[in-house]
Parts: sequence; C-alpha cells; structure tokens
Amino acid sequence: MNASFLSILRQIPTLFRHTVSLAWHADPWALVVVAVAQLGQAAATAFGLLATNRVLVSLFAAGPTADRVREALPSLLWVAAASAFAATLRAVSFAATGRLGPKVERLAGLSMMEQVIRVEMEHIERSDFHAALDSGQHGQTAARRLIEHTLGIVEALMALIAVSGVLAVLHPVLLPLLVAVVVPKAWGTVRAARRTYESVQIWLEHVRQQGALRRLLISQRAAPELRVHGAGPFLLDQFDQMAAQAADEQTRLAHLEARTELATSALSGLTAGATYAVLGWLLTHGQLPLAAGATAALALTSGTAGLRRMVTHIHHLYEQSLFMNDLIRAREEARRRAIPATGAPVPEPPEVIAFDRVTFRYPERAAPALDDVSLTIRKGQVVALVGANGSGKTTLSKLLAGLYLPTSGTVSWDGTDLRALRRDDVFAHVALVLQNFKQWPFTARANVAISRPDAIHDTARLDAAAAYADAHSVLADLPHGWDTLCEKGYEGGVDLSGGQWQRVALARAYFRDADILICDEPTSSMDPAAEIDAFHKIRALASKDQTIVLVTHRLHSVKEADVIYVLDEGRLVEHGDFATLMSADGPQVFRRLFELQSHQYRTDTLDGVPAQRIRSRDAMPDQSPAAGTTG
Ligand SMILES: Nc1ncnc2c1ncn2[C@@H]1O[C@H](COP(=O)(O)OP(=O)(O)OP(=O)(O)O)[C@@H](O)[C@H]1O
Repeated sequence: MNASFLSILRQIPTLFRHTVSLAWHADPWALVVVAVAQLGQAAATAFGLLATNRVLVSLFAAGPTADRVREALPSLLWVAAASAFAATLRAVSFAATGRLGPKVERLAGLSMMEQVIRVEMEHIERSDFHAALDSGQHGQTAARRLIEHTLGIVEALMALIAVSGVLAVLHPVLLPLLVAVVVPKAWGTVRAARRTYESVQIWLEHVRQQGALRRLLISQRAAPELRVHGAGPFLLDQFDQMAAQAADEQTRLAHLEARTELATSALSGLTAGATYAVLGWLLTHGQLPLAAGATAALALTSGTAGLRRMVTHIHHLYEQSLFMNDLIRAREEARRRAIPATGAPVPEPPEVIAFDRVTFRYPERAAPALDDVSLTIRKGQVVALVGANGSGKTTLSKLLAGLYLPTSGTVSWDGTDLRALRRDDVFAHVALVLQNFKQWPFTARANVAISRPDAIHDTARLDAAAAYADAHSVLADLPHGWDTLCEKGYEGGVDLSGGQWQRVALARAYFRDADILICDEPTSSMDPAAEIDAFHKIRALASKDQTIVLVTHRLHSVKEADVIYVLDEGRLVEHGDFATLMSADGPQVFRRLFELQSHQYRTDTLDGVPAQRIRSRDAMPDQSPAAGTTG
C-alpha cells in the first residue's frame, strides 16, 4: 500500500465508503443515530459560536456595564443551550458508536472465518496462507477501530465546517491560518502510523513464533517433556530472548515517535504564533472589530483542536485501514483457495471409486507422496492399505475422502472425476478416523456428535455409537457422563487415555453413519483385546453395505479384507487378498512384512482367538500349530 500523505488523503473516500458499508451491514440503525447526532452536534457548534459572537458584541458595546451584561444575557443562554444540546448528542453518538463497534468487529471476523473453514486442505497447510491469515487477524479489531475513527473524523469535520463558516464570516484570511497550524501535526502522525504498520509487518513472524512458544510453555501435552527432559528452561530462555527483542523494537519506535512529536510540536507552535500575530495585526489595523477578534480567537482555538483531533483520527484510520486491508486480502486469499461449492450432486454413495494413475505431491515437497497409483474400491468392500512408514497410506485415504485433489491423474466416483462433483456431497458420504484425529476440548457428547452436530441431542444414537465403539466403559468413568468436559485445565475437565480417545473417535465415526468409513490406524493405542474387538466391529460394518478403508500396520488384522493394497514409497507395489499375497508363488513384499511382524510379535498365535480370551492366553505357553512355521 502506498503510504505517502497525499495517497492517504486520496484513499480516505474509499476507506470511508468501505467502513460505512461495513457499519451499515452490522447495524443500520446505530449508524443512522450516529449520523444524525453528529450533524446535530455540528449545527450546535456553529450556532454556539455565532451566539458567542453576539455575547461579545453586546459586552464590547458602549454603555453602562450592567446594561451590556443584561443585553448579552439572552445570547449567553443560547450559548449554554447549544453547548448542552451538543453534549447530549455527543453522548448519544458515543452510545451508538459503542453498540456499532463490537458488531462490526464480529462481522469482519465472521466474514473471514466463513471463507477460511472452506479452504482446501492443501492450502490450509501452506505457510504463505498462514502468514496472510495472521496478518488478517489484526484486521478484526481494526474494523471496530475504523468505525470509531471514521466517526471521529466525521465529528471533527462537522465541527470544522461549523468553525470555518464562522471564521469565513469574520475574516477570510483566518481560514488558511487555521489549516497552517495543523499541517506539521498531520505530517507527524502519518509518519508514526506508517512506522507502526511497517514494524508490525516485519515482526509478524516473530510474534507468531512467540505465541507458539507461549502456548507450548503452558500446554498440557508438552508438560511431561518440559519437566522430565528439562525442556522448560530451554524454551523459556528462547521465549525471553524473543520478548527482549520485541521490547527493543517497541523502545526504538517510542524513541522515533518522541523525536517526531518534538519536531511537529515545535513547528505547530511556530505556526500558531504566526497565526495569532496575524490576528493581532488585523485587530490593530482596524481590519477586525474587537468582539469579532475575540470570537475569532475562540474559533481558532476550537478549530485547531478539532483539526488536531481530525488528524489524529486520520492517523489511526490510516493505520487501522492498513490492517483492515490485510484482513480483506486474507479473506480474498481464502476465497480464492476455497473448495468450490459447485459441481454435480452425489445423491447416492458410489459403487466404484477408482484411482487412475494418481500422483500427489505436497506443496513445498519435491518427492511425490503418491506416485502413479491406480486402484479400485467397490461398495461394501473392506479394503486395507498397508506399507512402511511414509509409504503414502494416509495421503491416499485423504485423496479418497476428497480432502486433497491429485496433482495428476484422477480419482473418480462412478466414473466422474472428483473435481466435477460437489465436494460437500462427497464429504457427506465419508466418515473419518484419522491417525491424528482431533481430540476436541469439548464434552464427551460433543466429541462424538461433532461428526453430525444436528443430532447432538439424540442420546439413543449416542448410546448406540458408544456401544459400538465399546466406549461405555469410558463413559461410566466420567463424572458427568456424556456431559463431562474432555479437556483438563478447565473446571470439571478430565483427560482420557490414548486408547479411550480412540474409542471415542470410533464412536464418532459410527455416529456419523456414512457410506464410506476410512480408519487410519484406529486401534494403535488400544490393548490387544480391545483392538481385535474393534477390528471385528469395523469389518462388520461392511456387511451393512458400508465401504471400509482400513490403514494399518497390524497385518494380522487385514486377513479378512477383500483386497489389500501394499504401498512402498508412494507406489502401489502389490495388491490382492490375504491368501494371494501370502502364497509362495505370489508377490513378496506383503509376505515378508507379515512374516517379520509375526516373528516379532508372535501375532500368529492370536489366530481365531476370541478377544475376551486373549488376556488369559497371553500368559500360557505357545501351543499354536502355526507357531513353528512363522515363529
Ligand atoms: N501434510 C504434509 N505435508 C507435507 N508432506 C507430507 C504431509 N503429510 C505427509 N507427508 C509426506 O508424504 C509422505 C507420505 O506420508 P503419509 O502420511 O501418507 O504416509 P503413511 O504411509 O501414512 O505413513 P505412516 O505409516 O507413518 O502413517 C511422507 O514422505 C510424508 O513425510
């Protein structure tokens, strides 16, 4: 943004329009009240000055003092009335502005967040987008301040028009003098505004990092390592260094501001001196009667005060408009990167989902996470995605859910490219249990029902979901059942164990009741009995025509999958059912992984053992007939 004084002046009408339109959307009545109150105040100011002039004319007239005072009394009453009227209107305007400000702030924040929650996953992970969002955050409070300063400018402008009118009537030369007094101040305030904005921009990343450190220092999840590994003092030291750097910057700004303030005050003092010298010259040379001179002096004082107020408001308006501009830019960025709301409807779940030569590359990553992958998933199938860490399983499941679009190739639902489908409809058919699923800092009820918030009060459905995920035992331990807050650090909040959280996540997915269930390592924190039970239940959903996509490292749990896809470094290297992948003349990757895992954990001894018997069998000697072949 061009920050020269002239360019600022040129931008004021646009800023003004923008602000008024924002205020109009937020609360039209409050805006009308403010406008009327300010017009009234201006009229009262002009009227008050003219009445003051009449008081002075009466007082400076010839005749006995008592007569002159009596003569001035009616005008004096008008001065008092005008002043009381202006004060009342000022209070009305203040109250209406106070009502308008928070509404504008809310509207500005909402308009940005509405866009942000629709941004494509790929973009929500980008650093440039986050930088834009962080800049935009200042814009939310800026919106409120813009209103206050715009109204401040209007108020000062009205008062100035009134004063200028009076000065023009008294003597035309007084007008430019009024302006001359304020020019240095205007220059100084604009310089300060520009400096503050530039500083905020340069220090934005610093402030973001400092905020992240602050959150870490008080985070529950970081607390154990902060203490046991002694990371606390280390982070605190980093935090303190950053705080010290920020304080230095504030000091630098304060020094510069003090210097500018001194210079502008000196210049303003000189121009004020010159103004009063001219006024004196006009009086001594008979160009202005004494009463008019006194009124002019009052008008000049009130006018320069008004002008100063106006310049200060312009300074803040300009400063806040720069931040507001950031908010508008962030909102536009979010809109540009949003998931399209258009596309072909998807009323029914797909019979076939097909990946055709799909390659996907994360932004800012050179190697593709998925490389030329082609596969098919049919309705009602149980599909397992397996492979080493980083082989692309999670990425594939996110593409399947429509969260990412391929860099090249296509993902199609019943032959239609995902890009051409209305994505909200695609999402409507999917339930997700991601590896790093969200542990919402809400109640247990909200944690389950968040997958279908409109059914949050359907306790029967919640109970069914809890029963499905075996989360009843979790609920039984909670002090307020469904209404227990699952976040420590808040009143009544509790913490759940990793396995308990996974049951909640499974219940969440069940509660959603979608046609395609994607489970990414859904049982990694569960005990063996719970894990086997959970896998049985997940698989059982397929018999209800749900499509199940299971990402897992527990290879013994994929034996009953209809098809297993094996990924390696982003490439699909093998696929088939368990028997095919394990046959001696079949492919090797899955078989080797399975044998390795069986050997390591002796998982083969668990074959066919009901979940409830696992614990008692754990302690018994291994009598499995399969033990010798793979162990
Ligand atoms: N959000 C992301 N941004 C950038 N790179 C990513 C992102 N998520 C994953 N990757 C990279 O993509 C590749 C595939 O990751 P992905 O999470 O899909 O593998 P995975 O098979 O699910 O691994 P794991 O078994 O460890 O969960 C890895 O190299 C990973 O570092």
